[in-house]
Amino acid sequence: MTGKAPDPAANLKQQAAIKAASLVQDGMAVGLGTGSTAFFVVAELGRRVREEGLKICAIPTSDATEAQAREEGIPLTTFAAHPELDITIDGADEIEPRTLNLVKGRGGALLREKIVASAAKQFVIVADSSKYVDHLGMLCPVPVEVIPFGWENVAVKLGRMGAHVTPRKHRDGSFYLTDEKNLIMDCVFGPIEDPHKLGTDIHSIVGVVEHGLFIEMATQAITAGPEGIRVITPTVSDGLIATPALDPSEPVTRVPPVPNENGSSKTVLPTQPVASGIKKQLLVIMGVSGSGKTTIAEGLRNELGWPFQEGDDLHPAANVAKMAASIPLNDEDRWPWLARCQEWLAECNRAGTGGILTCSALKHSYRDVLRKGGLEPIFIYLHTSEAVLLERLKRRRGHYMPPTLLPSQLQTLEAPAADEHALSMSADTNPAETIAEILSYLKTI
Ligand SMILES: O=C(CO)[C@H](O)[C@H](O)COP(=O)(O)O
Repeated sequence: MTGKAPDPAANLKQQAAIKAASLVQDGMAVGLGTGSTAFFVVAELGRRVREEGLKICAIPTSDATEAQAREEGIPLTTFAAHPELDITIDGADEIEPRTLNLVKGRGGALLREKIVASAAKQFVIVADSSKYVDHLGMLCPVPVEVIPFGWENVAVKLGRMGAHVTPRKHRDGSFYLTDEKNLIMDCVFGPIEDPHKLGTDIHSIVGVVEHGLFIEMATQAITAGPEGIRVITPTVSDGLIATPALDPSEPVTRVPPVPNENGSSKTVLPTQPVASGIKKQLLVIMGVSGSGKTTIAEGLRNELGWPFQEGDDLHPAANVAKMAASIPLNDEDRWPWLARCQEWLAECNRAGTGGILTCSALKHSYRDVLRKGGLEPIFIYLHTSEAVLLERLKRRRGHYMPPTLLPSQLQTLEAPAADEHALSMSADTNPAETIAEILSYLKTI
């Protein structure tokens, strides 16, 4: 039990994974991806090996996947025995549906993932449909794997390319290390116009091992969303998209082709799940620690498909260290963090994508920072009793915020005033009901 909030998209990920695993046939050498969606692929392949006698061998993309594959009883192989693979199935952090260009590597396995993907005849992506973006870089940073020696210089050079660079760290402040013992620089570029050029530029920096832009590599994407399972294949001939079913006998949601200006047929794919009648907005899910902000925000992200940012991940390292040491943050600590949160909202506002931010936003003056630049976020204020919050925080694992900081948070808290655009919600209700209520409210504005 990790104490992590349940993944509301888990069911969708599993549906896509099972569909993709059905592509694997006897005798194939299979690349196994990494992440919560690839996890379901490995589980399904394990089931097929055990129950159907499927005969495959596999190369995993991470130590974690290797351990899972061994547990599942999937025979492993090496590149010495299989320099080429038949198929690799892996997840993605962002998918551009027009091209199937991807951002990968939030799980830190991008180097092996790219090697294994590039060795395969078919590279199939599995995801829930929240991963679609108009442009790469909209939802996630591009991870860049870097040799530890001299990483600071590499970070400067990435910064000069226009990235906001954050070395990936654990909650305790220590550097995250990949399976290859390298560092990861998470680079926020914003929407990327020319991912191919950016990838080439990043590669030209000495000390860079690999980056998370997977350009013209995926041969197919299988995604699941409220609209059903979708199969996407890019066609190289005219840059258009086809959505053939993998198995024509099985029902697969197809997106209807519509004629473009030239009269030819172009498939129009909604890049986000459609929540009809809801205007794109900036949402700040606020409340003290333990009020369930992440669960609600992730649920909304899955329904609306808007970019999502965990406000806690924008704290400067010094703030994280203070909180982990049970020292309450003061206003001076919070201003730079709130400024980063506001920047993120402003970027979503400029891009017109809508945006969902979790941020405690405890005081009126803090919320004023988030409203700077004429932004008009809607605050969804989650509240419950101190006893419930304490109980939740005690059960929570893997987060730097100790329960001892709750009283100071409650003392600081100023519930949104009548003149603020806020929706007050009980955090005791079932999250699915809360999400449904928020969606109903959004339809009215
Ligand atoms: O690139 C990856 C790991 O390095 C993952 O495939 C990517 O992060 C998607 O993960 P998930 O399926 O958990 O959303």
